[in-house]
Amino acid sequence: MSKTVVVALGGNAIQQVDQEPTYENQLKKVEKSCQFLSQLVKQGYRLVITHGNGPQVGRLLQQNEEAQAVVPSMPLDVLNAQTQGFIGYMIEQSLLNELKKNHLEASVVSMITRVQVSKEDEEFLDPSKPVGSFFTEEEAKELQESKLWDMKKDANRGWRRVVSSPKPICILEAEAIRELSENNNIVVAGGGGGIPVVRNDSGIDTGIEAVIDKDRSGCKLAEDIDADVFMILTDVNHVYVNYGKPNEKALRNLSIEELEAYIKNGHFSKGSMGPKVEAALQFAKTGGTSIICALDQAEEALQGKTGTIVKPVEKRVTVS
Ligand SMILES: Nc1ncnc2c1ncn2[C@@H]1O[C@H](COP(=O)(O)OP(=O)(O)O)[C@@H](O)[C@H]1O
Ligand SMILES: NC(=O)OP(=O)(O)O
Repeated sequence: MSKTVVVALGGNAIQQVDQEPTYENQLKKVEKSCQFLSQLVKQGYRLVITHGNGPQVGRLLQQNEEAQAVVPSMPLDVLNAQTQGFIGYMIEQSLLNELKKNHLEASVVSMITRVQVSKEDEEFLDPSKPVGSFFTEEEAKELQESKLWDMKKDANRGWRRVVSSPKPICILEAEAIRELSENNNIVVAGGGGGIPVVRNDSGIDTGIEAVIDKDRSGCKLAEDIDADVFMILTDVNHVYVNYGKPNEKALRNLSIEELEAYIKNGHFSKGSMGPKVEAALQFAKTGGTSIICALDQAEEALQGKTGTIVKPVEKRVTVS
């Protein structure tokens, strides 16, 4: 049977950092990304695609705030839904067009996906998820004062606005996503980490303002649908230890224990590689294979030829 691969597309697959974030530029980037994804379809993998929304949801939030004197603004959970819609649309159409060019028959479906979180999550007290554009330290201070934005330094790349990012507890549409995938649909799901909702004691769900990390919810999705591989596609081909230093070393094949030791020794920064390695570790612990690599190397990484690959000791036993 075909292997099911949950692919998490990073911001770099949707938007080039050095380009203006117009719709046309983002679409061009997504079209390029879909050329690589179509190669995986050609190889016979079942794909479930998830994607980030940090830059997009931050800008949408700003648009809403700037225009609220004339048009009512929408809460952040609704803005997450909007980004799932527009990014899902770009991926769905670009991938279908690419598959057609390659004479491949497939159906692509985007699923509006809600993800349960806890309103007690400590992230609501200390937001850490960077969204929107990058700013200098001076600009960040000015925005903090004038617009009351929470601003934090994002690794070595500048300052960004931060919002709360609670941990995903449960992907509420997981069963529907699994069924669509088992019925040979390529599914785009859990975009932007999913729409965060909280459930009360009577089982009633309500949206809550936050942005979930897409690597964390991608891992949960891969777990919930029993995927064989969880693949995080970004702009570096390996995870490195001593990243950016003269003694940096690419990690290729490693065990759960080895990765755990590197995480413990603080090799991975919080706003970028940290959530990816933690999600990769978590999925490998459930018995699946995790891969972190560059988007253009996805096909080779699935063949074990490149990328950072974390393998479990024992395969997962599925109870039917
Ligand atoms: N230890 C590390 N190994 C590899 N890349 C790292 C490491 N630490 C930080 N990075 C940075 O993480 C970036 C990928 O994270 P990010 O930009 O958040 O990804 P995406 O937007 O694709 O999800 C890389 O471009 C790299 O600069
Ligand atoms: N929601 C999310 O994690 O988006 P990015 O990957 O774009 O930051």
